[in-house]
Amino acid sequence: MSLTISEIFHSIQGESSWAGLPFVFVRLTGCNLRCRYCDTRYAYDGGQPMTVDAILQRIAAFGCPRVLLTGGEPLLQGTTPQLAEALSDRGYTVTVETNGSLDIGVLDARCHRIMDIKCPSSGMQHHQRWANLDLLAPGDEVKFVVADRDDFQYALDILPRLAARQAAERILFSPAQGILPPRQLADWLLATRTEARLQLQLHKILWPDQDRGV
Ligand SMILES: C[S@@+](CC[C@H](N)C(=O)[O-])C[C@H]1O[C@@H](n2cnc3c(N)ncnc32)[C@H](O)[C@@H]1O
Ligand SMILES: Nc1nc2[nH]cc(C(=O)O)c2c(=O)[nH]1
Ligand code: SF4
Ligand SMILES: [Mg+2]
Repeated sequence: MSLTISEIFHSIQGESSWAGLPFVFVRLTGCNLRCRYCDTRYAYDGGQPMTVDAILQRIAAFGCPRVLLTGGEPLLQGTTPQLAEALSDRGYTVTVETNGSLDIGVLDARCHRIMDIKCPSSGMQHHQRWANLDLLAPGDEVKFVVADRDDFQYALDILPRLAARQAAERILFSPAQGILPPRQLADWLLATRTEARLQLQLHKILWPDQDRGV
């Protein structure tokens, strides 16, 4: 069983409630969506086939107990759940960034799923698989990337559907990088008394001149 891999690297987690911790990043090739603001277009195609065993070996070499499976869209490849399970079996903390359009139930219950709800400015809002909301567990996170006030209002309107399941610290609002000034989103969150976490992309602050491998 193999997967098509765009890159594997060691860095500081820049997103989610795990931000700031060292992680190994496994970026899978291919995505079924095309968000207007996507910062990872290089992962849409290309990459190298790797077996699960070869990926496990590469990850082990970094000596880091946390792994993020991302992409592209990690759930597009049928072997991703197997990789997540193999990592969990070996004691890794496994997190998965997913775009919300595919069934998150295929992942091992030990995984922490970080699921986007795509807002209108992404152009991809109609791809949302709403049944995923019923699958969310307390260790999962939901994320809105916000590019303008319409996106912010769209996210606010969805919040009541999450409140019963997701604690505020696991509901993420992230400004679309280079489009919405982070301070604008901070002001909106405070003014509306929104119970959620503002999330900035730490790796873009740390390495502004590098667009991959960090
Ligand atoms: C590159 S995606 C890969 C995983 C999956 N395809 C998804 O969209 O969740 C990882 C995260 O980066 C976010 N992202 C992509 N481009 C961004 C940008 N310009 N500003 C802020 N976040 C961005 C996505 O919304 C997603 O939460
Ligand atoms: N440092 C770092 N943290 C990240 N968290 C999520 C990422 C992603 O591209 O999914 C990412 C990334 O690309 N780099
Ligand atoms: S779903 Fe993720 S990888 Fe795919 S286009 Fe959107 S942000 Fe980029
Ligand atoms: Mg990224």
